[in-house]
Amino acid sequence: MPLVLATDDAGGPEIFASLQGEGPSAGTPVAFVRLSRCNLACVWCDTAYTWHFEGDDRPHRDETTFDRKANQVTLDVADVAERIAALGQKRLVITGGEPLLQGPALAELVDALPDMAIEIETNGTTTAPVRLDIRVDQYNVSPKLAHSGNPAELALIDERLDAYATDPRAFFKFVVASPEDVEEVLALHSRYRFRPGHVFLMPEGTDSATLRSREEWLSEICVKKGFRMSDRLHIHLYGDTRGT
Ligand SMILES: C[S@@+](CC[C@H](N)C(=O)[O-])C[C@H]1O[C@@H](n2cnc3c(N)ncnc32)[C@H](O)[C@@H]1O
Ligand SMILES: Nc1nc2[nH]cc(C(=O)O)c2c(=O)[nH]1
Ligand code: SF4
Ligand SMILES: [Mg+2]
Repeated sequence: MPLVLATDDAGGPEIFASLQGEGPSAGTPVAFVRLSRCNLACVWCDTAYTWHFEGDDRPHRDETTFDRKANQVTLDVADVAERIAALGQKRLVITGGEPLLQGPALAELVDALPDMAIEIETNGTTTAPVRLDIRVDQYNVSPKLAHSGNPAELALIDERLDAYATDPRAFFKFVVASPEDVEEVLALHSRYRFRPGHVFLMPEGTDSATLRSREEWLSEICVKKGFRMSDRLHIHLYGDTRGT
């Protein structure tokens, strides 16, 4: 079965080893695979090359500097599994774009892999098919707030958020750009009752200076409200670069 992947700067499939930079497993050495395409269009998306192709008129903040050719490559799941196995890691992070748009192919991929822990980065608008879900160890769910520019009816789907909120494998990672954004997180928290220790606030930013300055107020909010804070380790280490 084919899988559509994002490409790295050399035009190859975006499959690489790195440290998980965000969320509960931050600092863990992992293999990454990045899938192409997304059903949302966050104005600050740091991987808009996975979806903001020529002809897509939804806005993105880096419009003028943006390469809008379809940065994607289609490979068979067996080929993808082989490339992931060759990285020799114990844990796989599946991301995108929105990886769960290709749920059935991902189920086949996971079946073809050596024994690895599976972590999925998702925007929370889709759930995994059962055959994939039974193999997943951790979901990092990142529901999108108003500042993402997505209409709430597309970004916050009640039954999906309910399903993730009741799943002990799910952690929630809210991207926050200003203190006002946290009001929305608090409203969602009172609606879905996320598990204690399962909510992360992460600063919006694709450079170290922006992350650092936002973490000054974000850390205080986290202490006050009892949320965990996620840094973006990979940005500090490698900058905003594909394949890292
Ligand atoms: C590129 S997304 C891919 C997975 C999925 N589409 C999602 O949004 O969760 C991976 C993570 O990066 C976060 N992210 C994307 N752009 C960001 C930015 N400019 N600043 C901070 N986090 C960002 C997303 O919220 C998500 O947690
Ligand atoms: N190192 C590193 N950690 C990450 N955690 C989540 C990422 C993503 O883009 O989903 C990501 C990424 O792109 N790189
Ligand atoms: S949902 Fe994820 S991949 Fe899609 S636009 Fe938003 S941050 Fe980017
Ligand atoms: Mg990323």
